Amino acid sequence: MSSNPLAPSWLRVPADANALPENVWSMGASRDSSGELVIAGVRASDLAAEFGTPLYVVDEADARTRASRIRTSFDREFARVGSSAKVYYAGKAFLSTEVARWVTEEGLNIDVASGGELAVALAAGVDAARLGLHGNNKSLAEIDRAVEVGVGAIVIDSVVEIERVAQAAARRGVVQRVRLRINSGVHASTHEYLATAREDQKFGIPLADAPAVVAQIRTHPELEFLGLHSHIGSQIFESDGFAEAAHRLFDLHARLLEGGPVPELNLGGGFGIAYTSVDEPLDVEEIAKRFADIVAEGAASFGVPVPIVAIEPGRSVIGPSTTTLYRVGTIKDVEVTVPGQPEQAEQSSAVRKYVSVDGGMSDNIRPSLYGADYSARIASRFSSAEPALVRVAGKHCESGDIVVHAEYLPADVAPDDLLAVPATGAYGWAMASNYNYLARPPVVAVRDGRARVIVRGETESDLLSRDAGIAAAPAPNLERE
Ligand SMILES: Cc1ncc(COP(=O)(O)O)c(C=O)c1O
Ligand SMILES: N[C@@H](CCCC[NH3+])C(=O)O
Repeated sequence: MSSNPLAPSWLRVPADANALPENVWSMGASRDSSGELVIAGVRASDLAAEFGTPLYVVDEADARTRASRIRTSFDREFARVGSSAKVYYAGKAFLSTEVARWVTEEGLNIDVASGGELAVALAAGVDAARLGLHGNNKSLAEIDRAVEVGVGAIVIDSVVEIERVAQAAARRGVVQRVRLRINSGVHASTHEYLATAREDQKFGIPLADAPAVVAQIRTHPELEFLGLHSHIGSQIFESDGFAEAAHRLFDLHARLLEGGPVPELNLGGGFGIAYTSVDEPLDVEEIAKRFADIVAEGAASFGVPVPIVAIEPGRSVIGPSTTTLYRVGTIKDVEVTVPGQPEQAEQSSAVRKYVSVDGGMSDNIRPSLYGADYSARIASRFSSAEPALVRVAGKHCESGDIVVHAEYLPADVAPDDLLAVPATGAYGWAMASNYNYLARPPVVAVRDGRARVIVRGETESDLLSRDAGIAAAPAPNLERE
């Protein structure tokens, strides 16, 4: 079959529109003998029947395996260069008490970016010494609580925070470990909104100001300076940006060693994952090897010891583990004009099939916010129909409410089919909203043929419960179907 002229140039017509490319789907995803999608031994139709749709399905073994592979790869590679590594899971990608337990059991620490994320990690029973606190505008209450519970490190993001953290520590009579976030000015090759180290943005301290800021930190006996922090962005496929940031930081790191200890260097997170079959992220073992080489070479070139390196991956731990299940509601074949090519005088038209599902930008804002690409498959059955170009749309009152911009699905995709969108574990549920008063879907973990809710879905009562104008007697609860 030839490609639809409306398809983006990167999208290929699949040989089999039922296939589950290994780079995109969670490790436990396969099709059973009837052709239905099964994740960690649980059939998609059983999940939809028990928990409804939309539904986030997390393959627990996949998340745990990725967490432990990152840790063991970094441990091995940094031992090779005579140092060690600390891996923090970036909880902003998706945090629940269950996930906090999985990652800490696999040997990771957790990076939290707000008092709310801190509360979840503490509720999970995570030792506060294994937590790091981020944020460009932490409230006094957040700082105070972090110091009170004994958070392992607070990442100072602006000068004014030095006094705030020092005072909180002084009030409690403790010494608080801190890092200093640097804006290295490195332009990571990713979406503009995902890059966090360009000069013109809100995070961190410019490199040039850092020596004076660290000197100020060092004047406070209540603060212990652990080292510099850099996070250049997210969904990054190349290691060049990390190398450049590390190089810029090393120069400073080496100079700071003249004024006192600088035991650690935090290079942040941001490792990319595959959302579609054409995405080719670096393997974690390769990332660990390159990081160790970059840091060892940096240390050698400045004649300083190899520091302990901290990293903060979120997406690459949890992203690929999760599949969102939707139910198809309506389908429309829309005839679209294809702009004429220079050599073709005439315009032509082609059909784009709009497949609308029962969720959308409220459970995954990334396609609308970043233009992020995803892929999809019919989950409830195998189909031998020819592939057709589809756009999976949500049900919101917004034309930009797209779930998958472009994908080839079997042309007989029909209302009531279950549709599965893989790689939705990072920044899906975490950035979900109640737009149009849609209830946020539940999150279910699957493992060894069993499914259990790890975050319950919202009900209509939840949606109405905060409206102060609703009388004490609750409205009838038209729960999710
Ligand atoms: C400071 C910091 N650390 C870690 C992360 C995690 O990034 P990712 O989920 O891309 O690994 C982020 C998000 O971009 C971040 O802002
Ligand atoms: N939320 C973003 C990444 C930024 C995350 C934190 N700095 C995403 O969905 O890709």
